[in-house]
Amino acid sequence: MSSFNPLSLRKYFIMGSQNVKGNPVAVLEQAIQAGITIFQFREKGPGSLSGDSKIKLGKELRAVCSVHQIPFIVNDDVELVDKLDADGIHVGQDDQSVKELREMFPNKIIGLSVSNQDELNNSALEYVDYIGAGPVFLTTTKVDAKSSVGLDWIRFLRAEFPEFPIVGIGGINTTNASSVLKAGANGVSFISAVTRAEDIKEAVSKL
Ligand SMILES: Cc1ncc(COP(=O)(O)OP(=O)(O)O)c(N)n1
Ligand SMILES: Cc1ncsc1CCOP(=O)(O)O
Ligand SMILES: [Mg+2]
Repeated sequence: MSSFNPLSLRKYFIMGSQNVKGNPVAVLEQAIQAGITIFQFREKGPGSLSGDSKIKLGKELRAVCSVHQIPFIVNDDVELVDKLDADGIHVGQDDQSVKELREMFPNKIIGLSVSNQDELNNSALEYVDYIGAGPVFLTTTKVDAKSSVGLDWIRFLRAEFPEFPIVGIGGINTTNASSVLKAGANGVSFISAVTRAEDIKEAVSKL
């Protein structure tokens, strides 16, 4: 297992170029200044980059995280882990298996999405550092998002796994973030709460 610190889940910012109108590097820099604790590079969905442009942007974002000592996680793309010297990878139930990933990356952070009881039954949590639980609330950011599972899913996971690191995801914003923490999550992850914020500093501090 990696030497993962669950405190780093507290403010988990996720972004790809498709989520922002301006320069993603500038958005990440502002989010880091404002207090995010971990970052996931999720270049995916309509308008996202691929190939060399994706790698180029990933390297730029990785460099920003390195300077500020913010853990840098890649979404889905196993080949990017070594190319970007990422600290870890986040995968869903239909992505590469966490057992294989743990064999490939014994010391990296591995996150797994778990959205319901069936997925939990199929999840080899012994290979995983943290669970991404959700969508907690309605989200329009991920086109193929599952239906929202509510705070009860967080409460259930916390009761089942008193010590396991859990981060909520999906529709989390400055108004509802505290309810996710109260339900038992170690932290909240968010895209639009920051990428669509008028004031990134204010948004991150409220989150
Ligand atoms: C922290 C976190 N939790 C959940 C997800 C969703 O992962 P996945 O289900 O694989 O969906 P995509 O993000 O790949 O579309 C996540 N990315 N991060
Ligand atoms: C990647 C992902 N996985 C489940 S919901 C979601 C999108 C989260 O985006 P937002 O924070 O804007 O709802
Ligand atoms: Mg995925």
